[in-house]
Amino acid sequence: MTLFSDADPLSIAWAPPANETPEAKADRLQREAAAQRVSDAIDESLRAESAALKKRSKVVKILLLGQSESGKSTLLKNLQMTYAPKAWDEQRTSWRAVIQLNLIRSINIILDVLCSISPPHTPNTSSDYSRSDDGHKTNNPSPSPSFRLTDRHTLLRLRLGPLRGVEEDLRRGLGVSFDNDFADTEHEQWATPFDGPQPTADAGAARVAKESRKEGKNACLDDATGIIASCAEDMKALWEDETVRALLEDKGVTLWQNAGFFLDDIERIAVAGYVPTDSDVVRARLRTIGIQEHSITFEDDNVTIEHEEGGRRKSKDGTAVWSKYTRDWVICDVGGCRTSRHAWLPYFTDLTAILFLAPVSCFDETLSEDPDVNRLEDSLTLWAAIIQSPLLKKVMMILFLNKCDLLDRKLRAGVKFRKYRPGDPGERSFGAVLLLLSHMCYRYECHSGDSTDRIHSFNNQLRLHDTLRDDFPYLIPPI
Ligand SMILES: Nc1nc2c(ncn2[C@@H]2O[C@H](COP(=O)(O)OP(=O)(O)OP(=O)(O)O)[C@@H](O)[C@H]2O)c(=O)[nH]1
Ligand SMILES: [Mg+2]
Repeated sequence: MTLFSDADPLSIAWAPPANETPEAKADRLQREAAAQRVSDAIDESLRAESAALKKRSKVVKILLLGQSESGKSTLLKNLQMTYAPKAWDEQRTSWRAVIQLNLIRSINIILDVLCSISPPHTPNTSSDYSRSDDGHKTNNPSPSPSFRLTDRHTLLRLRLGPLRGVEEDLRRGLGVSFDNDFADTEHEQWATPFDGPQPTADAGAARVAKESRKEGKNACLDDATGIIASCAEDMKALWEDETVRALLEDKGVTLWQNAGFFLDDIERIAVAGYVPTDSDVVRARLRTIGIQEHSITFEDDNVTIEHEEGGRRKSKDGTAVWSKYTRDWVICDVGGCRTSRHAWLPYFTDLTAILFLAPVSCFDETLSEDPDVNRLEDSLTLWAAIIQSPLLKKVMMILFLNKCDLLDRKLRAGVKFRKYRPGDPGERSFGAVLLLLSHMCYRYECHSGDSTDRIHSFNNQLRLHDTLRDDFPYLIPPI
């Protein structure tokens, strides 16, 4: 059989010259073999790409949304802890530096307050200390009785001085900024800047930030741990000092309300061999920069199945859910401050569900990035925009009304909800505030004109772990 047919014009064009020498033939065959190898490699990579694409199309893709400090990353940690405990265990120690930074930050805030008064007491009208790490201000009046600082306070201040340097080192190592994190003037500071066409999100920047965090963390961790351990007693003495506590109260500095509050755990955390517990990691605060993708593969037997009825079953609260779930999830965690929201838009495609976090305790707080905007109002505006967006019409929406524990604590401490909602007829209890907020979100749900299957809401953080384990994965139709 001849390889090149006389009748086929292509064969004629490709045929080797009739007078091809043996050397030329060997050279040609060699080149053809090399070309074949390249072609095989391309075929192989196309096959792998297509397999990956096929696998990816079987992945549940979730987008976590909500304002800054709404608890998106915290929910992500809870999901990782519940569904992929082995993978979670492996990253536990990497949170140590973040927790140390959270602790040192609180101590340095107290030192700032001490520095702001020089004995005898000079009244200070600034309430700049009533901030979380992100600077959410609470509206706290500041009466000014006189405070007498003693030599002991001066000594504590001096001995804790090195912690300023430790904070800087940890921040640098973790890639956490020093100044105002919201100083992005390029983008509009609206609640929903993703309504119009926007530039593509810089996911690469997020990756670079993540990498540099990892490297820097390793470099400065040991030094920081040593200094922190040597300051443990002084930190405890400072935090437990009655004058200091009274001074903080006078300045409206409610540190327990701040994200990443670890001052009650100094003895346990400020030691050389400190290993974070699950609860420490969940409470740790590290602002999300850009958009970060996390893959979770459910490890066996971490989700329970009960009450199967055909393809659907009932969850404990009576909702109809699916009897199977998809094991591979990709969860995108976003930065929630207003200047970051323009970057969300490109992630609105190919989504299975949006988990929206609305912190209910922030009714008396304003946004750090815009002190004229109430945080609760901002959350509701954002939820309304998300739920009514035509782009997200087919995406399942899961609303978490969270920080319920903080709401309860705040109301018990005497902060009046009504003060921030002048139209309200009377003071509301914890349950009544939650109900009101659920109704407000439900109103938007009704306006969006969707079937109830598209929208689900949770508001009981106390049984979050049970909800995640027993019901949550089954809400999403199996892929
Ligand atoms: N008390 C309490 N604290 C919570 C709750 N949810 C989250 N937090 C804390 O709130 C702080 C902020 O939570 P994050 O999850 O970092 O907030 P985020 O929405 O990811 O914020 P950005 O990354 O800035 O967009 C953390 O210190 C959490 O531990 C809750 O239900 N109760
Ligand atoms: Mg976050």
